[in-house]
Parts: sequence; structure tokens; C-alpha cells
Amino acid sequence: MKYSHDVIVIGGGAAGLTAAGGCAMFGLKVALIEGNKMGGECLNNGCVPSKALIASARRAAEAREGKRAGVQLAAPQVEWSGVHAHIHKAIADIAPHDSEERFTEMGCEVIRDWAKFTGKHSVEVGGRTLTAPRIVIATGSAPFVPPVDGLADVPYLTNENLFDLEEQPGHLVIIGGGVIGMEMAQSFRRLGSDVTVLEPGEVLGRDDRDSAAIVKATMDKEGVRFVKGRAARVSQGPDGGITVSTDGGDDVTGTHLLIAVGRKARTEGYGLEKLGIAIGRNGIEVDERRRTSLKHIYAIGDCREGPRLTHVSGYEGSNAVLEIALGLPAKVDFKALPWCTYTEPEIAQIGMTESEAREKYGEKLRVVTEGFDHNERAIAEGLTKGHTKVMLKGKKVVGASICGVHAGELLLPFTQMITGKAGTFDMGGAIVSYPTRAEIVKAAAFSAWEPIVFGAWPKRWVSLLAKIRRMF
Ligand SMILES: Cc1cc2nc3c(=O)[nH]c(=O)nc-3n(C[C@H](O)[C@H](O)[C@H](O)COP(=O)(O)OP(=O)(O)OC[C@H]3O[C@@H](n4cnc5c(N)ncnc54)[C@H](O)[C@@H]3O)c2cc1C
Ligand SMILES: NC(=O)c1ccc[n+]([C@@H]2O[C@H](COP(=O)([O-])OP(=O)(O)OC[C@H]3O[C@@H](n4cnc5c(N)ncnc54)[C@H](O)[C@@H]3O)[C@@H](O)[C@H]2O)c1
Repeated sequence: MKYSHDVIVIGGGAAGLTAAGGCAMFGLKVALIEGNKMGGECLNNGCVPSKALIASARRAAEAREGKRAGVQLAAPQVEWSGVHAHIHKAIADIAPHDSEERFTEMGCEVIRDWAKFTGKHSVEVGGRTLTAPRIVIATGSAPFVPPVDGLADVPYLTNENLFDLEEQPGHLVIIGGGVIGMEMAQSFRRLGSDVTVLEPGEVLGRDDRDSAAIVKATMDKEGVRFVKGRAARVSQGPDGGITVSTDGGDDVTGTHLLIAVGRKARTEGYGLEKLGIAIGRNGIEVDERRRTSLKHIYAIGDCREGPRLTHVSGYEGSNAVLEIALGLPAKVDFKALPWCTYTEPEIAQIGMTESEAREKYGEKLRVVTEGFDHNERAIAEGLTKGHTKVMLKGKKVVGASICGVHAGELLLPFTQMITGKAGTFDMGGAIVSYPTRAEIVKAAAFSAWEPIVFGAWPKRWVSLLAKIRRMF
């Protein structure tokens, strides 16, 4: 059969860029399709702007802090236009890395339009029909907007418009005390807004309970208000104030409303239904190799069911390269999956949390805890809040939770302990939490192997495999 490409990748976020870039570097003919901004959510309205905002907020908090280490800083003067400019400079500085130009240079044909499936091997985009033996869906997710009475009639923010705010909220009401809700609540509070978080369950529900309690206590002290309850009704008063009423009978009124109650996978509007690809509760159904119910079509990153994190999207993109370019079955392995919540103090997790490990191993679980109050660098710096907890079954590490300054940077040795793999090749392929400075270790290890991985012999094999695929 005559195909226009070896692989079509739909979506130019972390998942699609990794898959497309890797396949192109092996010499495959790749079509990379992006209907919106290159870089997807992480760059444009997720990780990058949120971490830039957190950085501004941290400077304000440090300045507001009492004298420490013998030094009193001047009171902070927050200028929202400066914060806004800092956020958008961070996006602009990283954008070339994810750009059309860079991926074209890597060998991809980059098409900036919306794709639609027209058959099992064909995709229509910009008036053209592209065909390929393998297709990768990497269409991401969108903020889930819950069916709350009255919500459609009031202005509200999600991560898609939060970072474009031209004015600082006077009082930000946040529906959802998950990771977005908590990172943003602390940041806006530190920058001087009043903030109320509405959460029916435990805040930071997927994180280690002891670590989440330390963060919650810190935010209580900083003046974030927490209301226990589920948003049941929303209305806007004549003065523009937005009132959220909870199922517990509380009313909270603010100037701005942020919805942060999770994600909805993008599975509609581009022809998946017609192809008969199986869709699960919240995402495309995939096997461990990220193949959909049509085995030559892969779904990676936020659009499928599973963890939604940039480094997971990148990891699944790399696995798709192994599958498609080299023909190697690449099952996902999340036993050393790291993640980090960028509050202050930071919470970092890898593998099982204590409660997950207790449920699985019961009495056989051993938990070892070390406090930063015994860590001499922390003592010298006067920043001793937090701990490191290691979950062990026998001598084997099954998980670790760290809470404290730069917690996310401390996870790498646990990656090696959990996987039992410590060579440069393993580090080059490890899942490292995004965004951390520790990623530079993985980058250096990968650079050491890059000339071999993308060398002449692997490329010859990739080319032969591609020729065979094109025959059928
Ligand atoms: C506020 C916020 C903060 C976050 N912070 C972190 C963090 O600190 N660390 C972390 O690991 N994760 C974080 N995340 C999660 C992270 O952003 C996502 O997991 C990641 O960006 C998903 O990447 P993706 O490539 O799977 O999807 P996306 O980045 O959403 O990319 C999908 C792309 O596909 C395109 N597309 C969709 N349909 C079509 C079509 N039919 N045709 C053409 N193009 C199409 C879209 O336009 C989009 O650009 C955060 C998320 C949010 C919202
Ligand atoms: N640091 C990071 O890695 C990072 C940062 C931000 C976002 N993310 C990604 O983005 C995803 C989405 O984040 P999120 O915070 O939107 O989701 P989340 O799943 O982390 O939290 C959603 C929260 O909303 C609450 N909720 C649900 N319905 C509600 C209602 N009607 N009223 C009040 N509360 C309600 C839930 O109980 C839950 O605690 C995360 O799961 C993660 O994958 C990651």
C-alpha cells in the first residue's frame, strides 16, 4: 500500500512532540499535526506559566517573612503587570524548544491545523489526506467543568485563561483543592489576593497525608481560607461578586472564580467514534503498550486513561518511538513514577505512598522517616520543615515521600533504588519529575548515548522495518 508517511502524530504537546521528534531522528517520514499552539498545555497554560507564577509568589513570601539568618528584606511590592510579564517571558523563552521550526529541522513535516480521522490509516488535515501504517493520538485533555447550577451564567477561570488575567484578583475563590487548586491558592495569596478554596474531601488527596498536612498548615498560616464542601450553585451579584454555595450550606463570595476539579480527555470531534476506537471513563482505552483497540493506532499522554503529567507524556512518547521506529514492544512501567506538587514546602512522591503501600503489604511494610530538623544543611539554612519517608518491603524500596525545600530534586536516587538500575543508559531513559533541575542529569546521561542510539545501525534497521510496514 502507498502511504504518504511512516507515522502521523496528532497533537504537538509533550507527548506528540516526543513521539514525532524521536521517530524523525530515526529517519522516519513523520507528519506532526497541531491545531493550536505548539507545546500544548504544559508550555502555554499548564506547567510553565504556573511554575513562573509560583516563582513570583515565592519572592513575595520571602520578602514578607520575618528576619531570617540575620537579614530582614524590605516588604514586597507586587506589580501584577510585572508578574504577568514574567509568566509570558518564561513561555516565550521555552517556546523555541517546542517550535515548528525546531521540529521541521528534526525532519518532521509540521502541519498547523486540526486533524480528523477519515479511515483506519487516514487523517484529513488542511484539505489534504495523509496516510500511514502507524498513527499516534496525543490530543491531550481540557479542564473538566463540573455541572454546577448557574456556572454557565457567570464568568469563570480555568487554567486556559488564568494566566492571561490583566488584573490581580481581589478575592479568588477556587473550586477544587487538588494540585492546581493548592498551587494556585498559595501563589495568589502570597501575591496579596484573598483566597478561598472549596474542597469536599482532603486537600491534595493523592499526596502523602503527612506531607499534605504540613502544606495545609503552612497555607492556613499564610491566610488561605479553606471551606469543606462541594460547589453546588454559583451566582453573580449586581456588583459583579461571584457567590459559590456549597452542598453544606456555606456561601463564599469573591471577585474571581477558578475551576480546578480535574481534567477531561480530548476524545471527541476528530472521528474516533466512527473508527470504533474504544473510549473508557475518561480517555481513550489503551493497553500497557499504549495501543488502542485498533493496534496500529497508539494513544499517549493526557488523552488516554492514566496519570496526567508532562514527564509521563514524554515517557509514553519515547515508548511510542521504540514501538514504531524500532518495533520493540514497550510496556509502561510506573513502579518508579515520580511527581511533585510545587507548593511551599514542596511535596515529592515516587512509587507508592505510605497508604498505598500499607494497603498492599500490610504488616510487612516498614516505613523509615527522617526529619529535615536533623539535616545539617537544612539547619544551617534555618529551613527545617518537612521529612523524607521511605517505604520498604524487606530491603526493597517500594516508594518514597519527601516534603521540604526542593523536595522534587531529591527523588532521583529513589528512581535507582526502586528500579535497581543505575547505569547512564538507564538514567537516560528514566522517568524524571517535570519541571525539576534534576532533569539535567537525565539529559546529560541521554546525551552520552545519543550518537549510539541514533547511529547508523539502528537507522538501517528502522529503515528496513519501515519499508516492510509500507508493503502492507
Ligand atoms: C495548571 C497546570 C499545571 C500543570 N503543572 C504540571 C507540572 O508541574 N508537572 C507536570 O508533570 N504536569 C503538569 N501539568 C500537566 C501537564 O500539563 C499535562 O500532563 C501535559 O501537558 C499533557 O501533555 P500532552 O502532550 O499529553 O497533551 P497536551 O499538552 O494537551 O497536547 C495536546 C495537543 O493536541 C492538540 N490537538 C488536540 N486535538 C487535535 C486535533 N484534532 N488536531 C490537531 N491537534 C490537536 C491540542 O491543541 C494540544 O496542543 C499541569 C497541568 C495544568 C493544567
Ligand atoms: N505539579 C503537578 O504535577 C501538577 C500541577 C497542576 C496540575 N497537574 C495535573 O493536572 C491535573 C488536574 O489538576 P486538578 O487540580 O484540576 O485536579 P485534581 O484531580 O488534582 O483535584 C481536583 C479536586 O477537585 C475536587 N472537586 C471535584 N468536584 C468538586 C466540586 N464540585 N466542588 C469542590 N471541589 C471539587 C476533588 O475532590 C479534588 O480534590 C492533575 O491531576 C495533574 O495530573 C499536575
